[in-house]
Amino acid sequence: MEQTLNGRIVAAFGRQYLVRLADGSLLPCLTRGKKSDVVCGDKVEIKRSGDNQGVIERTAPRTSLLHRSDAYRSKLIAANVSQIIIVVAAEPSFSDEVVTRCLIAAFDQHLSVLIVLNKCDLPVPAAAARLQLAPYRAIGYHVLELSALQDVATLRPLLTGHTSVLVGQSGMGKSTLINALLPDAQAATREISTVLDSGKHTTTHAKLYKLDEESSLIDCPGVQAFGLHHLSLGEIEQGFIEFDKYLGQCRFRDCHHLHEPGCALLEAVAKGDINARRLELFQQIAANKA
Ligand SMILES: Nc1nc2c(ncn2[C@@H]2O[C@H](COP(=O)(O)OP(=O)(O)OP(=O)(O)O)[C@@H](O)[C@H]2O)c(=O)[nH]1
Ligand SMILES: [Zn+2]
Repeated sequence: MEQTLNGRIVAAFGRQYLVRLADGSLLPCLTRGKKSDVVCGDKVEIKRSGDNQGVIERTAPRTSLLHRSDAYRSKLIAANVSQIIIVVAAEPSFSDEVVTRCLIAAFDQHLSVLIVLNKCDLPVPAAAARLQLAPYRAIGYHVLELSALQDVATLRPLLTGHTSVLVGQSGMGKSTLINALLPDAQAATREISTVLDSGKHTTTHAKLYKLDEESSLIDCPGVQAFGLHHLSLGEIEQGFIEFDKYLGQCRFRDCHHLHEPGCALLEAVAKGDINARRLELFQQIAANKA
């Protein structure tokens, strides 16, 4: 009987998947039938079906699954991620709403979080960005300042043992960061494109790079709009980790924390215990989850 092999999905294009096998080789694989709920980061069992082709027989249970969704469709982003690294930069300016949406998704999937403030070689805009991130530091998030153009040594140890997904808006320096961490990244990307025979298309999809035996990095373009339609209002509330001790304390059980009397969150903002911008972001995201 033909042997099954273990591997991990490193890229996907349509129904074609690229699997890295235990020996490091890359094999294009298809799923059986119309099934296509496989995503970058998935751990799979495959069988060879031809010289340079395989079939995915099984997907291992996932430890986490990131998706984004609007009212109409849901899109898988990556599986088996243990850490999300949110890349923002001193310039151009970044959206704290996008950051917050990533944090909500991270909380929902029990992921470690690291916020990287890039381009700190630019002192004036870096100071402004640092200020914008202050509320996030204050509630316990780890913000690492660096310059991807100069040195990424402080980031390296924080990747060990993790499958980290890098997310960030365009222009934050995500590619520069990946190239600094993985000098072979461009070659690896070319190899993925060649094997999948999809040319530049793969660049719009997530890609998994291996850092060492226990650590991987997933580059995941296009999370400008991190739709959270698949999460309930309660799950979104919980993603604002500093709201925790106030939840359930409002006068009305179905309080929307907008202008209801006896709202524990509004009171906490008035007292300065919760940052006003954070409550505003909650109201914004709750009103428009997608
Ligand atoms: N000053 C400075 N510029 C940087 C740094 N990192 C990246 N840049 C510049 O910022 C610009 C955007 O960097 P990219 O790495 O292409 O950004 P990206 O996030 O991958 O953007 P997309 O490709 O649009 O997704 C480039 O001109 C980089 O040279 C840094 O640490 N300091
Ligand atoms: Zn309330």
